[in-house]
Amino acid sequence: MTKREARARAKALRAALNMQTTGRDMAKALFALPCWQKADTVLAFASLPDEPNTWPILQRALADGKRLLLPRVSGAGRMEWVEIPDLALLRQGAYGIPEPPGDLLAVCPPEGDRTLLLIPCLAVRSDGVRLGRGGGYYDRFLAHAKGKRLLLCPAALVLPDLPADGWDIRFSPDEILTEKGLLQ
Ligand SMILES: Nc1nc2c(c(=O)[nH]1)N(C=O)[C@@H](CNc1ccc(C(=O)N[C@@H](CCC(=O)O)C(=O)O)cc1)CN2
Ligand SMILES: Nc1ncnc2c1ncn2[C@@H]1O[C@H](COP(=O)(O)OP(=O)(O)OP(=O)(O)O)[C@@H](O)[C@H]1O
Repeated sequence: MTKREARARAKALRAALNMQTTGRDMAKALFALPCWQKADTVLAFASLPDEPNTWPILQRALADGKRLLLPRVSGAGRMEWVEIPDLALLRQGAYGIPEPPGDLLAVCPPEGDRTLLLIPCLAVRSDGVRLGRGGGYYDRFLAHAKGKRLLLCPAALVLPDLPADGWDIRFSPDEILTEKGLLQ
């Protein structure tokens, strides 16, 4: 199976899911984790319609007084991070994703065990290899990023058979969060 075929298969499976419910349950599972509770900075993403709805997570991060950083596409395969104090500031950006506006400066995400990285995917292989949308954005970013990482993936998209390349980032079972909780 090529990555192109795998993405098409993942998208077909996702179309059958309710991303509102999945996102709500995932948020509930996330809020119970020690890594969420101790995080003072959260690098998250504003969900697309075919991703678990992350708005409950974004809102809760701000309500809890955490620093919320969201990505802004800055070039081919590259993104930068911008601190967002209010979700009403977001504007439609690349790929139709709500993004920080251009007048907010990019920041260097703090490194440390109180920084939590929430990462999107299309699917994940059972052994932890991530399948993304194909821009290489997170592969590049995660190659040097530091902090506690959590891959947000609906349970129905943890698949036994997916293609992988050498640069793809791997996640351990305790770094994969589904709506049912951590894989392990
Ligand atoms: N919510 C969210 N934000 C994110 C990502 C993501 O996966 N999800 N990204 C993670 O990288 C970055 C943006 N990368 C993206 C890459 C491709 C597409 C996309 O819609 N691709 C089309 C196919 C385009 C094509 O084939 O040319 C698609 O999936 O239908 C979206 C975001 C940064 N922000
Ligand atoms: N660490 C890296 N450094 C430089 N280029 C990279 C790196 N990782 C991936 N790439 C390039 O990015 C392109 C897309 O990779 P891939 O198809 O694995 O994206 P993806 O992980 O599914 O997407 P995304 O991370 O945006 O969700 C590939 O052509 C690859 O050469």
